[in-house]
Amino acid sequence: MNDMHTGLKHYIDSARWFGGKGREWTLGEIRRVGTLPHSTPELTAVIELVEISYADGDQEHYQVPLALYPDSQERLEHAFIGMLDEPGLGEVHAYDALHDREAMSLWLQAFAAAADGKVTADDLAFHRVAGHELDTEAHSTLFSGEQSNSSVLFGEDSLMKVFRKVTPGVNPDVSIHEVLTRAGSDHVAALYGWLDVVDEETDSTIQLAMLQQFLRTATDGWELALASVRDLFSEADLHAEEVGGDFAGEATRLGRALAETHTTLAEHFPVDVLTGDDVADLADAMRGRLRAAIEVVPALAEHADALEHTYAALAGLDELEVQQIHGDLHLGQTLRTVRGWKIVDFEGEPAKPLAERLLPDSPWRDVAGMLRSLDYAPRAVMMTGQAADAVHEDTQEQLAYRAAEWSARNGAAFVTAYADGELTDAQQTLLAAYTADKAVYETVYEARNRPTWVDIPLEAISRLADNRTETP
Ligand SMILES: Nc1ncnc2c1ncn2[C@@H]1O[C@H](COP(=O)(O)OP(=O)(O)O)[C@@H](O)[C@H]1O
Ligand SMILES: O=P(O)(O)O[C@H]1O[C@H](CO)[C@@H](O[C@H]2O[C@H](CO)[C@@H](O)[C@H](O)[C@H]2O)[C@H](O)[C@H]1O
Repeated sequence: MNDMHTGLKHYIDSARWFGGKGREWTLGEIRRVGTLPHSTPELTAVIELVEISYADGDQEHYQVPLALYPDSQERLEHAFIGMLDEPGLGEVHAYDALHDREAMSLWLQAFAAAADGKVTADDLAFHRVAGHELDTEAHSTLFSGEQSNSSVLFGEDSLMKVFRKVTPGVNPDVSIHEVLTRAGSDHVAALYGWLDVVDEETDSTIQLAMLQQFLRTATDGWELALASVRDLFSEADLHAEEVGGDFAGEATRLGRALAETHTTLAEHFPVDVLTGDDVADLADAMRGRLRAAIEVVPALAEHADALEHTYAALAGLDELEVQQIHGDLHLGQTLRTVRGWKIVDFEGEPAKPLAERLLPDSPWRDVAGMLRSLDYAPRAVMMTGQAADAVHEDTQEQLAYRAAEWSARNGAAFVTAYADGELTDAQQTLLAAYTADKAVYETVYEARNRPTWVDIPLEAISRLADNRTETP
């Protein structure tokens, strides 16, 4: 039978949330950061932080909540990690606690006990935001999506996101949800609470999990957009506004929802105005990302001059406003509910350090992210062959025409609603630069994750470049 160390190594390596796959790594210290209140010798729920050391010297910490049982639990066989010698209990069977309803019930009870304040156990602190009474009888179900964190649903009442890769400091997902919830925003799932621990080693707080409103009627924005594209492609001789499933109304509502969210964020987080060298630095950072991307995707090089014009126009702006934004916005981060659009996952770009993700940035980065997503949707349908049975004799050329039309129609609806009218010249410059920057990032993302999709952002960059050469 597996000892804990071997078991954990194997478990982490095969976990969807582990971001170190393909790199050489060793498992270092396994540190107990807390035991859940009301644990008993029959079931002890604990939280471990495990240290991962990579061959190149990088280190990361991952959270692994465990359910410890004196006897083997047949119902949890799929979540077995290893045997552990537990002081006072002897040899116990350790399971991934997120798969275990009994252990998850202890987590939920701890949040409930915090009422509208805070309850502590060891160094763990469960915090609650006033305004919602938790359904403590609710059974837990682990979400099975493609996620970098793990989410557990409690009945139809609340959803708990357990952060897997953890770093000391404030997680923007918690802090932004807290601010937007207290401000009464209509465009996020309300925050019910969060769990953190004071890390003795660094004497700083590590945020471990957040509990939020479960949006029962939600449909993923990306799936909704794909369905609209499929409707259009099934009648490829008709225009987008003539077929069922037109997305323009949704794109308009999404634009308004983002504008309102930015306004609320600007009211509660610092706003700054960048001028001179600071604006030039932004453009330089984009140039740097382009240079790095060309190393990975050499086909980008032929568009470098055109992109340089776009970045130079950004550098020429007198000033630009920065504030707290989402930072990683695309249709997959939006949910359409019966009460309108909600935006999820305010964690920012996972690759960036936490402190950097809380820095003010231009809201046009979010607008560009969504615009890129509206460009992706029809091309993804074509790429994955989802249009195949619908189109029969329609040529790829016809579909490509319809794809461009869908993106242009919905992109325009979204941006016009966001800006509440036509864009100023400065706004157009900002949007062009951030859209180019995002598309450059996407070429690298696709080359590394879905190489057959790399043409989607490459073609977009080529179109951006053509537009630049056509404009005097
Ligand atoms: N409050 C919610 N209610 C219902 N579903 C949600 C909620 N929040 C997120 N989801 C679903 O869970 C998925 C993953 O959530 P997300 O916050 O993006 O997690 P991760 O940080 O792991 O990417 C989302 O794409 C969405 O479909
Ligand atoms: O969801 P994440 O925050 O992990 O974002 C990464 O993965 C996204 C894909 O899931 C990727 O988004 C790109 O593909 C989407 C379609 O699958 C499209 O809607 C986005 O516009 C496009 O950027 C994202 O870039 C990456 O950071």
